[in-house]
Amino acid sequence: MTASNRETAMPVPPQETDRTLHFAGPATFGRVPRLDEVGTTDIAVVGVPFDAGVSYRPGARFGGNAIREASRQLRPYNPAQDAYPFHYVQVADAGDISANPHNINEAVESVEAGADELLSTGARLMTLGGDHTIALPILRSVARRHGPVALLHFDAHLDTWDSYFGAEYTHGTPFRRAVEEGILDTSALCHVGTRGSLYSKEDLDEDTKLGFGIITSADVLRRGVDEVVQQLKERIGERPLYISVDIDVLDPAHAPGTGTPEAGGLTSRELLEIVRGLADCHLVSADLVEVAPAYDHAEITSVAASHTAYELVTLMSRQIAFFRWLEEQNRL
Ligand SMILES: N=C(N)NCCCC(=O)O
Ligand SMILES: [Zn+2]
Ligand SMILES: [Zn+2]
Repeated sequence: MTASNRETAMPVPPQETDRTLHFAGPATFGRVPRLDEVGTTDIAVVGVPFDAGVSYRPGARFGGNAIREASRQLRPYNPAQDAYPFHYVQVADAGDISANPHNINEAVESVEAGADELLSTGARLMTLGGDHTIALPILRSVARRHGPVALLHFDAHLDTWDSYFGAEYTHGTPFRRAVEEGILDTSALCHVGTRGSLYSKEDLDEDTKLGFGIITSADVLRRGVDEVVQQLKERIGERPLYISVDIDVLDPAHAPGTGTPEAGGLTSRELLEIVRGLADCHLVSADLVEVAPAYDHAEITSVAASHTAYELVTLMSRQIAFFRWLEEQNRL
C-alpha cells in the first residue's frame, strides 16, 4: 500500500520496491499511485477510452491502457530535463473517464464533465486517448479555467476539417470546433509534423484562416529540432499552453499502432527533443491520443507514447515545482 499524501503532506512517488520489479502488479502510468490512494494531485494522468470518432481504423479506445502497460519501465529521474517528475509534485493516475461509445455528443459531454471535475481541484491533466475527438471537450474545460489557450498540435493531420458525413464531433474536426467556440488563442496556434494527402488545396487555406501555422515533418527534417523549437517558442510566448499529441505525428516505422498512418513522419527522437525544448513554456495540460494497440508490434507505439507523456508530465512537474519554490522564497 502507498502512504496517503493526506497524512504526509508530501507527494507519494511510484513505489521503488526493487530496481527491476516494474512488471509486477496492476499498471498505472509510470507506476504512480492511483488518485484514490492519495486524495488530491498536482498532475492527473487520466484515460479516455473512446474511439467512436475515427474515420479509418478503430481501436484507440484501448490506447490508454496500452500506454499504461508500456510506461512500467519509466524510472524516477529524467536526465533529459534534469528532473524527478514524480518526486516534488504529486502525479497520480485518475483512471478513466467513461464515454458512451454509441453516442458521440453524449461522450463529448461526459469527457468535458470528467475534465471539469479534475481541473476544478487545480490539477493539470495528462490525458491518454482515445481518438482525437476528445481534445475538444478537454480544451473547453481547460479554457474555462485559463481562458483561450495557445495550442501546439503534433499530428500528421490538420484535424481542422468541418464535418464527416454531417457529424461535427469527430477525430478530424476538434480544432476547427475549438476555434469556432473561441477557446483557443488564435494568435498562438501551430501544427507540427503535418504531412500526407489532403481532400483539397482549400484545406490548407481554411486552416490558415483559422489562425494555424504549420511546421511540416519535412520542415523538421530541413530546419532541425533547435530551429523548430525556437520558432514554436516565439509563437507561444508566455501564454497558457495546451499540447495535443496525435501519435501518428511519428512515422509508421516509429508508431505503427495507430488508426490513420501517414508515411514520412517524425522519428520518436525528434518528437521527444522538440517536447523537451519547450521547457520554459507555461504548459497547463496535455493529451496524447490515437494509440491503437491492435496494429502495434512489440509495444513500439505505446512505448513511444508513454515516453512522450513522461516528457510532458516532466514539463508540467518542473513548472509546478518552480512556482512553489518561488512562492516559498517570497514568503521568507
Ligand atoms: N488521426 C486523426 N486525428 N485524424 C485523421 C483524419 C484523417 C482523415 O480525415 O482522413
Ligand atoms: Zn492524425
Ligand atoms: Zn489527430
